[in-house]
Amino acid sequence: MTTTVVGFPRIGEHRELKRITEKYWKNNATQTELLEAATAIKEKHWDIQAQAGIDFVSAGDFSFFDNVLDTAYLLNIIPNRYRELDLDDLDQYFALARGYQEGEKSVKALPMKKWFNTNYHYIVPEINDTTQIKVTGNRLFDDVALATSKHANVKASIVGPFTLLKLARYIGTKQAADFAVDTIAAYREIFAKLNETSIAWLQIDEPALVFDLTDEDKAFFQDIYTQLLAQEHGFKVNIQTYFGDVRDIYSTLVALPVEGLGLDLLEGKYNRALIKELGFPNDKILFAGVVNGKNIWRNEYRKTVELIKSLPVENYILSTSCSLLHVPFTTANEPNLNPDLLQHLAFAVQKLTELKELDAILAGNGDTALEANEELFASVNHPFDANVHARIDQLTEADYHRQPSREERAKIQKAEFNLPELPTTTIGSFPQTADVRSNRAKFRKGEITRAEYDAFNREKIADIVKFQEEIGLDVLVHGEFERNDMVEYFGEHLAGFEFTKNAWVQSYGSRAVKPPIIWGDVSRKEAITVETSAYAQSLTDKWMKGMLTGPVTIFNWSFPREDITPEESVTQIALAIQDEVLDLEAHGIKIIQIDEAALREKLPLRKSDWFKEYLDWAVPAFRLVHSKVEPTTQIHTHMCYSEFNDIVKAIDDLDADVISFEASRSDLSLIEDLKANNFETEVGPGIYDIHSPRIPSKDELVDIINKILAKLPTEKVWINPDCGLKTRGDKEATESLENLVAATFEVRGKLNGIN
Ligand SMILES: Nc1nc2c(c(=O)[nH]1)N[C@@H](CNc1ccc(C(=O)N[C@@H](CCC(=O)N[C@@H](CCC(=O)N[C@@H](CCC(=O)O)C(=O)O)C(=O)O)C(=O)O)cc1)CN2
Ligand code: MET
Ligand SMILES: [Zn+2]
Repeated sequence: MTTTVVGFPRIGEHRELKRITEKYWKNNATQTELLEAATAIKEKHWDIQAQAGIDFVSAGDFSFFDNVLDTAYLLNIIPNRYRELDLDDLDQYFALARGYQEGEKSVKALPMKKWFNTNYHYIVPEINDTTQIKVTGNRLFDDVALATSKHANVKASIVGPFTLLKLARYIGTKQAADFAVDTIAAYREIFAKLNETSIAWLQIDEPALVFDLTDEDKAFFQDIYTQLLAQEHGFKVNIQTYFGDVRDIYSTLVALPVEGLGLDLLEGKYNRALIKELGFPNDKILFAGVVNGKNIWRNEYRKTVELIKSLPVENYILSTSCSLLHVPFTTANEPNLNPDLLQHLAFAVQKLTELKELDAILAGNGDTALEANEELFASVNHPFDANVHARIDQLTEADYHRQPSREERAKIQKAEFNLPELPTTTIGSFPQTADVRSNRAKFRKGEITRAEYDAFNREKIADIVKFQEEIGLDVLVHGEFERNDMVEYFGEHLAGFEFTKNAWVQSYGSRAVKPPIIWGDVSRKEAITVETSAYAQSLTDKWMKGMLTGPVTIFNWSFPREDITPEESVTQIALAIQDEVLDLEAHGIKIIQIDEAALREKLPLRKSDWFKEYLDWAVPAFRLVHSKVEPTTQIHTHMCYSEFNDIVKAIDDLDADVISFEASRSDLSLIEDLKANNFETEVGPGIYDIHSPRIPSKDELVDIINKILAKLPTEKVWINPDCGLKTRGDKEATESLENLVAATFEVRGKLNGIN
């Protein structure tokens, strides 16, 4: 048997890629320095794989920003407004990803969306009627050439034509099928170019096959691949899927003239049944996704071996369930972690060893590894808290329902808050500038005291409150300067969570997160935000919005334990956050935002699973958090990057008073769905994209507000950016907000007949 991985993390063991890329963006590093750093990272990662004994090292999984964008770029899917900027290759690429603003030139970034059910985001390729799909890029071929010059056995990977065309956005009249001919020709050319190299395998990533597929999708897939595979190729081809099962297309897949099929046997549990019931051809190799690419727990060898042996498959390559992009680099950089927990962890590097050990065990010479692993699994010991369990046992239906109804509350709250029409607010965070980060870094290293750390943040809060008052925002925030991350920070104040020092996972572009680990039963150890919010409120006569992260998001953006159900974990977290909500209310905070940024993210990929597997417990968990507040307390929530067109009713069911969400990078199509579904919650559709450094003009914001008001009743609309401002610089944040307020004043004036 042999081994490989679907993909390896690419930001670098110490986030080297992030650091050099951000320097390059700030003109503090040259393009040569950036390219050299990238080469060093790729070479190091191939060496790590080879040294761990992995048989086929992975090329093509590196990216300066995102793999989907790389593929679009390779295939000339570059809208003209970016070409007109007249930039060099790499800067044009970054312009698509981040937008561009220089003198007169100003172009928005392409939209960014959640990559399936992960916290990774891809750039959505934009295709219009004049897009000419053909091979124009070189980066893939250069990477493959470099890999094959260093390693004998190389597997290259690329996003497949079906997934690319499925995920792209079509802004003209032509649709995916209209681009099939050119796309097939382009991939045939990729085949031809790769044929000149010595790669052993080409992995074509087709994760879009795990969605619900229509007959049309299936025919489209088959048509593309029948033509593509007719192209001569000396390498073997593996069609790789992940994040779910391929129930709609399995028979087609096993009949294709490819040498390999990559199936996720963990998240795609049903793939096991497909193989057992429908068989697996002896002339194909199963890339068996048995080492989890999403969780951080050690693999239980006995179970994996049983799984492999239970399948009627002749030929295997042992692999990961998906790319290791979604896990941190190595546990070796976590010397201070609770040793009881540490022994149960496997990050990317450790997962390579697991593949090798499993390979040995299956070959009959891994007894020592198997025994050690069995011993480890005999001793899992999650911290238990009887109080937490008792509290959950006592919950009744009433705990999940806030009184009175939202309609009643809206009247009470209009009188209570006396806000102007189209109230303006922000999503919570203000720029986490170098001074904010370095203050925290100093505190972490013990260079300053807790009091000094807090004093600095208080000054920041005072400044930002003053700024918001000056520019005329209506509902203020304290700026979230005290938070390293909206999930990690809450985890740090909750019992049951553990933290890493270096376990970074890429979220988008140069940005990464360090998800906390849920290891024991969860409860609130202490008040979390009360002092900060109360202090901020004391500085102003305007309303101060308290800012919390909701239970579903804390759960989804942590590494969850797997010995209890997600429902149980989320309920534990919900009760902890409920304590905080009531504490905030008791301390005079009357507007409380409970962020559920990640609610949409883990919505099952198949519609049939949406309610039973997820929404039926995720929505109640949110209600549990706020059900006990007074009618005069206004509950806000926030969601980002959400395509929730199909779950509008479920969002209303959260029973929040106000919701803000992302709507600006994409079109405003969601607003139509809100209207069509008689959405009841008051809404703040984000009017500009905070993930790009570009500053929106007042006129452009007036235009967007008017578009929103054309669809939604004025009394239900709030005006805000589409997410928190933490990733922005001070200048961008300040000017954008000034324009936001100015635009709102202008529209309000017009509404009231003043010009
Ligand atoms: N968990 C999570 N998921 C999310 C989001 C989110 O906010 N959180 N937002 C959406 C978009 N995704 C995002 C993901 C990351 C970041 C982000 O800003 N990440 C920061 C890190 C944030 C952080 O943890 N900061 C820490 C550590 C910062 C750091 O790097 N410190 C330096 C030292 C700095 C110094 O000495 O001055 C170091 O460790 O080397 C802190 O502030 O304390 C980054 O990549 O740069 C933003 C959005 C969706 N998913
Ligand atoms: N309150 C959070 C912030 O403003 C919400 C972010 S959603 C990723 O940063
Ligand atoms: Zn957000």
